[in-house]
Amino acid sequence: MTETAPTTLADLRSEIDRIDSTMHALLMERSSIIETLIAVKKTQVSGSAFRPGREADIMKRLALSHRGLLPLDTIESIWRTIIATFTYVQANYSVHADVSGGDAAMRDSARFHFGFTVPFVTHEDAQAVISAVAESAGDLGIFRMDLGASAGVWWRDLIGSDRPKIIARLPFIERRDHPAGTPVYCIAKPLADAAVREIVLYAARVERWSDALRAGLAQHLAEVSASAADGSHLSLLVAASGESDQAAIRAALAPAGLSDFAEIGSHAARFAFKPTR
Ligand SMILES: C=C(O[C@@H]1C=C(C(=O)O)C=C[C@H]1O)C(=O)O
Repeated sequence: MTETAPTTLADLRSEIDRIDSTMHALLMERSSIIETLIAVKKTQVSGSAFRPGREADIMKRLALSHRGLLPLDTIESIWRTIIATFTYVQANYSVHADVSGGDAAMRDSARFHFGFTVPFVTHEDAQAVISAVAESAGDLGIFRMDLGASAGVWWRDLIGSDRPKIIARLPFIERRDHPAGTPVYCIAKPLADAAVREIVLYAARVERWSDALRAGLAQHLAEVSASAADGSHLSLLVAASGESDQAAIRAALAPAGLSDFAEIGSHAARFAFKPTR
């Protein structure tokens, strides 16, 4: 009979040391391709290294293959820090946030999604965030989506081809009890060919609201993501499937007295995660 040696604490710790050294070496190896990546992506020309569609795909793949004792929260926050920091070293950027609705949720969201190396800059209102992003080389701005009408009609400042646009909706992985689950829209200067268009966002202004409008929008896989009074009108932030025809969405809003309609960004589709046991 062969006897197996008892596993000692020292043995287990040396196994942990081996795994840590491997993980560290792999991260350093991951970072060693950054310079080539900058050249291949022509980051210096565009000034921005963000590829939100690719980031969403990475997060989805991780969530789908995750098993074992370690909470998905931990994996998600580690990879968000890796990805955000790898983007930062390609082209430095800051994350600007409107904290008029409270600092804590925005800071949690920014730190969870961008880590601590990327600077976090607070502002008193949404306009200041949009101006800071518009004036920067490649910064990001984040907006809380769950404040309702009290947040005002910040999205109208994104209208115009040279204005910042929504490029992502965070968190990428949605689930109950997400540790940084505050839904936020992320803006950047237009990403041109790097934008992902699974969901396309529009700013619309109507004279009145009715439940029939909601049904009309739903027929074209569109919904109102935010709304607020805008003088005597109502301003809407409409989120529609990238497959939907823009003209059909306009037509669905026409009975409400649509006075203007403009695309203000796009992002990856939501990925709802249901844990399997
Ligand atoms: C590395 C890239 O740049 C950024 C960083 C990523 C990463 O670290 O995996 C992914 C997407 C980009 O936002 C890339 O475009 O692949």
